Amino acid sequence: MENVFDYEDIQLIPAKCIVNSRSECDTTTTLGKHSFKLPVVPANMQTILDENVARFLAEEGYFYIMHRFEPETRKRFINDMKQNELISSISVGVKDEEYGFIEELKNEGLNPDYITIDIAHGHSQAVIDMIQHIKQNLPETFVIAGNVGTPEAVRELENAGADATKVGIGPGKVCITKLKTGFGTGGWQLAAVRWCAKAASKPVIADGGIRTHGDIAKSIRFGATMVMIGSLFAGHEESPGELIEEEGQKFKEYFGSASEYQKGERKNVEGKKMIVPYKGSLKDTLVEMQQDLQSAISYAGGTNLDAIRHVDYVVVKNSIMNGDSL
Ligand SMILES: NC(=O)C1=CN([C@@H]2O[C@H](COP(=O)(O)OP(=O)(O)OC[C@H]3O[C@@H](n4cnc5c(N)ncnc54)[C@H](OP(=O)(O)O)[C@@H]3O)[C@@H](O)[C@H]2O)C=CC1
Ligand SMILES: Nc1nc2c(ncn2[C@@H]2O[C@H](COP(=O)(O)O)[C@@H](O)[C@H]2O)c(=O)[nH]1
Repeated sequence: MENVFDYEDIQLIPAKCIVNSRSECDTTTTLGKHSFKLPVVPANMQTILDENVARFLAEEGYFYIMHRFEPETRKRFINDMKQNELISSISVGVKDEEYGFIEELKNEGLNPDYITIDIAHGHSQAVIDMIQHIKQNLPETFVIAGNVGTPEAVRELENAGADATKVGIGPGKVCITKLKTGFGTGGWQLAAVRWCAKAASKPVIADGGIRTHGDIAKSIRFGATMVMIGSLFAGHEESPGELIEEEGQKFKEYFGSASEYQKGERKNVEGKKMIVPYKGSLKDTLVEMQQDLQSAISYAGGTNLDAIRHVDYVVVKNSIMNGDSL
């Protein structure tokens, strides 16, 4: 791999503005049969969303992926969303019982609009088999498969039938995979997104390592159709994580899906728990994200996300913060 860099190392170069107001810039993105307000999806983690957050996102026109950590609720959830004419989007694993679950969905006529196969090491026969099983039983469902970090993996999962792949092994805020195993895309996630997106013939979702709203635009520039974000969405009033008060300050917990808090045991732990400052309303963050992305589109000299895909950039190794913080 040459030209390895991360979000921190890149600045996008402005082009001549063609709008009179940033409000003219359209942040809509399309994934499968549906379009969404933002190219952003909150991470399918238990401290990031629950059914209420999922319903709010769907009602407001944002993409969501429900997590898979309360498996017994998934059929009812799909049914509820369908009855309310909202998009249904769930996650599955690859263990034996998930095969039966997919067959039950078929037999009960419960076709989710989106299924995400949510596995740490997605470049595996287990994921290929699950993609094929879903496609055989629920051919209309859009399948997102991950996580991966190489072009070979993207091609194999696409060839197996995945409609999109999710890229990111270990760049997450509560991830310790890189420390425990020595593997991953942590520290070069943006370059990995570019590497994978060049090989992809279907959408790529960049997952993990987003620390500022500008990183969303950078992901789009380097080939992502959508960006999955955990830590920036943790800590909201609506976030399911526990609220903690320390010395008059409010915080909420955010833990990894492979942490011992999620697993309930200390086995193959590759995630940790942290607390993040309380951030107020999720809606306000989504609005700010949209405004910042509209502004990015204006700097790219266009009126929609496509403009960002073509801008020039410079690599300024670890220096863009210039000593500043947000
Ligand atoms: N994006 C990322 O960087 C990472 C994300 N995660 C998140 O943590 C959660 C748990 O993930 P995961 O442990 O995969 O899910 P599961 O605990 O559901 O494991 C899925 C299956 O894959 C096997 N498995 C897991 N990791 C490996 C591996 N490295 N090699 C071979 N087999 C493996 C497991 O067996 P066994 O446990 O016996 O090995 C199990 O049979 C997911 O939500 C995932 O997204 C976790 C780590 C990294
Ligand atoms: N290695 C691990 N990665 C994890 C775990 N739980 C979630 N994740 C990944 O992190 C992103 C979110 O990243 P962020 O930087 O936006 O906070 C999430 O979508 C997963 O892919 C874990 O326990 N270990």
